[in-house]
Amino acid sequence: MGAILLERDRNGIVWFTINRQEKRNAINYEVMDALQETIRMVEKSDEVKILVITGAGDQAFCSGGDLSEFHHLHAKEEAYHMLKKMGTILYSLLTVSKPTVALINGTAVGGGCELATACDFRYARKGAKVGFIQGKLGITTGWGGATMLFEKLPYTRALDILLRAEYMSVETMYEYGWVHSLLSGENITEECRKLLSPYLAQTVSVLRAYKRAAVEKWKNDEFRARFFSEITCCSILWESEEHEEAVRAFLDKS
Ligand SMILES: CC[C@H](C(=O)O)C(=O)SCCNC(=O)CCNC(=O)[C@H](O)C(C)(C)COP(=O)(O)OP(=O)(O)OC[C@H]1O[C@@H](n2cnc3c(N)ncnc32)[C@H](O)[C@@H]1OP(=O)(O)O
Repeated sequence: MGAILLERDRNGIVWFTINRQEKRNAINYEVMDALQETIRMVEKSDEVKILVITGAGDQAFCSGGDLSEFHHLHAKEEAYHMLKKMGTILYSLLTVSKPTVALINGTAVGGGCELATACDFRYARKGAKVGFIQGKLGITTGWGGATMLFEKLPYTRALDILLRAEYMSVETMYEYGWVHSLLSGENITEECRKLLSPYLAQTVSVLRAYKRAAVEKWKNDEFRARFFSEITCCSILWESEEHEEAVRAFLDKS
């Protein structure tokens, strides 16, 4: 089975599922390339109305970067190449001219939280956990997550989430305004469909026009400079002993 599953339903929803349960849906280069391709298709299509991104299984939405693949990146230049690749993809997700949803089916960690933050809406299964835990690894968000968080949440909420670098419940993240709907979990796909049905009643042109208006403020050099300087900062911290040690500890336990 491939690293992703892609389904286009008759209502105009594209469902992108990270299909790497054995690694808690960690993101590797194969997932990155597939996500980039899907965002391009969604942008160009006159039939697609909404993009939903989720994870396979019920344990994890996404566990962030694939540490078994990325642990061999040591120098900041090597790290920057990978971080910039995924950062550029998340920037295109942030600014795609169709509504996007992160359907958080389970734990979201590190870059998995950044992926979800790049989406317009976050619907989460009750009881799931969210961890912007990069700080605990001696790095900061490396795919633009902090810049997007400061755009989408009140300043102190965003700073609190990043500084504590802890797992937080989706219920708390709902109070913080990061999660928009808490799902019972019986059938989260159907619950997601129901939440999206009012949007699906509009034409593609209307959805595209409103999304273009919404993201115009992020299509400028000043925002992009902030977004990519965050990535540079992460690449510098990537070389730290704390980060090397944290990754080693994780891989040794596996
Ligand atoms: C690249 C930078 C990026 C950024 O911020 O820009 C980041 O994402 S940094 C953060 C990277 N992610 C992590 O540190 C999360 C690591 N994973 C975990 O903490 C846990 O696996 C968790 C909480 C996601 C799930 O815990 P659970 O107990 O349910 O599962 P296991 O830990 O036993 O893991 C099962 C299996 O999956 C492998 N795994 C999980 N996460 C990753 C990962 N991110 N990369 C590679 N492999 C991962 C884990 O090694 C286990 O494999 P096994 O062979 O069965 O031992």
